[in-house]
Amino acid sequence: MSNRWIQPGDNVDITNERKKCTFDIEKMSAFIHGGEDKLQRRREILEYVKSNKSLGDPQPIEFMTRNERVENASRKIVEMTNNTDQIDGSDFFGEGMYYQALTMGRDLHAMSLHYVMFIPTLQGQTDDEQLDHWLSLAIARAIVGTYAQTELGHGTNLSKLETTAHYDPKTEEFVLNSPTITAAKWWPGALGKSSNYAVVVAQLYTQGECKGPHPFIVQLREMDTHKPLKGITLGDIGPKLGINGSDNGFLLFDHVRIPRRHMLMRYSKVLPDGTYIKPQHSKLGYGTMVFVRSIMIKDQASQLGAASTIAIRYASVRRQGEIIPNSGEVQILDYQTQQYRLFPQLARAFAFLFAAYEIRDLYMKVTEQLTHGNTELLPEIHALSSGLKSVVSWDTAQGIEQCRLACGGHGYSQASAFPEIYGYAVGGCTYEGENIVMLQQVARFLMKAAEEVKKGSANLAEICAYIGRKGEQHSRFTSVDSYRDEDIVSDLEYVARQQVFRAYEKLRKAQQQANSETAWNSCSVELCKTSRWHVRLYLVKNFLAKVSTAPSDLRAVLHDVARLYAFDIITSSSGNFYENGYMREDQMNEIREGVYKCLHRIRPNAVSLVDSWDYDDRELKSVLGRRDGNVYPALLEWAKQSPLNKTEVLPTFDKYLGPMMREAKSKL
Ligand SMILES: CCCCCCCCCCCCCCCCCCCCC/C=C/C(=O)SCCNC(=O)CCNC(=O)[C@H](O)C(C)(C)COP(=O)(O)OP(=O)(O)OC[C@H]1O[C@@H](n2cnc3c(N)ncnc32)[C@H](O)[C@@H]1OP(=O)(O)O
Ligand SMILES: Cc1cc2nc3c(=O)[nH]c(=O)nc-3n(C[C@H](O)[C@H](O)[C@H](O)COP(=O)(O)OP(=O)(O)OC[C@H]3O[C@@H](n4cnc5c(N)ncnc54)[C@H](O)[C@@H]3O)c2cc1C
Repeated sequence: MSNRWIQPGDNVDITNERKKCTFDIEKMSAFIHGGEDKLQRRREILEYVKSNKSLGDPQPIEFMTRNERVENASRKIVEMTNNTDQIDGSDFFGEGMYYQALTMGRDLHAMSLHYVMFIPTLQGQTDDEQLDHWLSLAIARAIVGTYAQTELGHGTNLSKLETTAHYDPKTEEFVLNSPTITAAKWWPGALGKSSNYAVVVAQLYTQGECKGPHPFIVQLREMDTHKPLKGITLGDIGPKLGINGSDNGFLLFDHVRIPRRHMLMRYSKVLPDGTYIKPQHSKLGYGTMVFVRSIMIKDQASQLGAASTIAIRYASVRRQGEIIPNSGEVQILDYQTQQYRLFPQLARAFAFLFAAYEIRDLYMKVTEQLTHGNTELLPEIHALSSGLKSVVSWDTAQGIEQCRLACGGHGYSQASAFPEIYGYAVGGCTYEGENIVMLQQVARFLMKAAEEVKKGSANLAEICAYIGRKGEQHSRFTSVDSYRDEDIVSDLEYVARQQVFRAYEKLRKAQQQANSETAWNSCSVELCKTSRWHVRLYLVKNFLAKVSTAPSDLRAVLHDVARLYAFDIITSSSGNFYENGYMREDQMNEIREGVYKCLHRIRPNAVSLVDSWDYDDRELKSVLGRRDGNVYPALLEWAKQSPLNKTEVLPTFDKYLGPMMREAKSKL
C-alpha cells in the first residue's frame, strides 16, 4: 500500500512504523474527516496556506514578545480573511476552522471573537432589518466585533450581571452604564485593543422594571482614529496562561447612549414607548453560547489529536533503555506503560471528534427548527452541548498533560508545542461556562428525566431513554472476545442509571429538609458525577455506532481503539460496576486484560493512526511531532533561534555574573 507519509530522508524508526501499517491511511483520513471530498479540500487549503508566504510566521512565535505576537497575529488574520475565497465560507465547522488553525495556530487573534461569537450573535439574535444592516458590515470586516458578557464580578451567574441598559422613551435610547468596578466587562477576546464594536450583554430596564440580561450592539471606538468613544474606558487585561495573541479586554461604560434599535430584537423587543415583548423561550438569548459550546467539541478533539500525534510520533523515534539486555535500546513506544499513557488519549480524541459531528448535526437541526418558532429541542441541545463541553475539555486538558509527560524532558520545552496546546485548550474548561457549573445544567435535565420515570412516564428523549429502561441485574460479560458492543453499552447504562437514581433519591431527601437551592448544593458532587456518566455513556455509544459505519477494512483497527476507550472508562471506575454485585472481580480483571490486548493490537498501527488525522507540520507546530521524525537536528536548529543566542556573551555577564566571579576569585 502506498503511504504518502513516507518520504526520503525520514527517520528510519518512524519509516519502519509506517511500513507496518495494516490499513489504508488515506481511507482512514477520509473517514475521520467526513469523506474523500472533505479530505481533498483540506489538502487544497493546506497547499494554499503554504504557498502564501504572508500567512507564515517570521520566526517561531515562542521566541516573540507579547506585542510581537499580537502584531504578527493581526497581520496574519487580515491576510487570511483577505483570501476567504480560498474556502467555502458556509462551512465554518470544516473549512473555516481548518483554515484558521493552519494559519493562526493556537494563540488566537484580533478577530477570533468576531468570527466565533460576534457574527453568530448577529445571525442568531437580530431581526431581519437589523441583520441586513449589521451582518454585511461585519462580514465585509468594515467593523470588528466581540462578545462582551462576563464581568469582573460575575461570569457564571448571568442573572447578576451589573451592567445596565436603561431605556429612555423620550429619546428612544438605551443608556449603558457600569455602576460599580465589578460591573466592568472583563475577559472578552480582542476587546482590549482590536475591536471597535461589541455585543454587550446588559440588564435591560424599561418602564421601571428589570427584564434580565439582553444583548445590545455597541460601538466602542471611533471609526477612523480607533480611539475609545466618550464614556467608554477599555484596555487589555494582561498576559494569560495561553492565547496571548489575543487582547482579551476590560470595558466600562459611563452613561453611554445608544439607539433603541441597537438592542438585538429577534426574540425580545422594546417598543418605542418602552413596552417590553418577551421571548418565546427565556433562554433564546443564550444561543451563541450554545453554538460555541458545540464547535468547541471539535476544537478540543483536534487539540488532543494533535497532542497524541506529537507524543506517539516522538515515542516511535525516541530510544531509551533496554527490554532484553544487550539487544539494544528500544523505542519508548514499546513500553507498555507508554502505550497505556498515550493510546487512551488517542482513543479519546477519536471519541470526541465523532461526538463533534453529532452535536454539529443536532445544532443545525435546532437552528432550522427555531426558524419555525419551534423550541422543542432547546433543553436537549443545551444539556448535550454543556455536558460534552465539560467532559471533553477536562479530558482533553488531562490528556494533553499526559502526552507532555510521556515525552520526558523535551515535552517541557516549548519546542514540543505542548505548553501552547495546553494553554490554549485548558481555557475551554472555563470559558463558555465553567465546567462544574455546566455539569449541573446537565444534571437538571437528568433529574427531570428521573422524575418522569418515577411518575411512570415513558416519554423520554432518546438521549436519556436508558434512564427509563429496566436493564440487566448482572453484566453479561463472559470473555473479552465475546464482549459485544451492546454488552459494553448495557454495562455503562447500568452504572449511569444507578448514578442518576442515587443522585435523584439523595436530592429528594435533601429537598424534604431544606429549600431547593440548599438541597441541590448538598447533592451537587453526586449530581456532577451523574452528568459525567451520562456524557461518557453517550461518547462510548456514539463511538461504537460510528465505527460500525466505517468501511469494512477500517473497522477492525477502529474497533480496537473504541474498545480501548470503553475499557479504560470501565476499569478506571471499577467500584461503580461492583455495586449490587452487578459485575464480579474476575470479570473486571478480564476487561483489564482487554485493555492490554487493545494496547498490543494498536501498537503496530499507532503511528499510522495518528498520521490518519492528517496533521501537517504547519498545523502541529511541534519539533517533537514532525512528520519526518528527524527530531534531534530540528531541536538544535530551533534552540539556535532563541533570542538569547544572538550574541555569544550576554550583557548580564558584564553586569552581574562576571563581576561576581572575578570578585570571588580575587578573594581566594
Ligand atoms: C468567511 C469565513 C471566515 C472564516 C474565518 C474563520 C475563523 C474562525 C475562527 C475559528 C476559531 C475556532 C476555535 C473555536 C473555539 C475556540 C473559541 C475560543 C473563544 C472563547 C470565547 C469565550 C467566550 C465566552 O466565554 S462568552 C461567556 C460565556 N459565559 C457563560 O457561558 C456563562 C455561563 N452561565 C450560563 O450559561 C448561565 O448563567 C447558567 C446556565 C449557568 C445559569 O443560567 P440562569 O439564567 O441562572 O438559569 P437557571 O436558573 O440555572 O436555569 C434556567 C433554565 O434555563 C435553562 N438554560 C440555561 N441556559 C440555557 C441555554 N443556553 N439554552 C437553553 N436552556 C438554558 C436551564 O437549563 C434551566 O432550565 P430548567 O431546568 O428547565 O429550569
Ligand atoms: C480564555 C478565556 C476567554 C474568555 N472569553 C470571553 C469572551 O470572549 N467573552 C466573555 O464574555 N467572557 C469570556 N470569558 C469569560 C468566561 O466565560 C468566564 O470566565 C466563565 O464563564 C466562568 O465564569 P467566572 O469567571 O465568573 O467563574 P466563577 O463563576 O467565578 O467560577 C469560580 C469557581 O466557582 C464555581 N462556581 C460558580 N458558580 C457556581 C455554582 N452555581 N455552583 C457551583 N460552583 C460554582 C465554579 O465551578 C468555579 O470553580 C473568557 C474566559 C477565558 C478564561
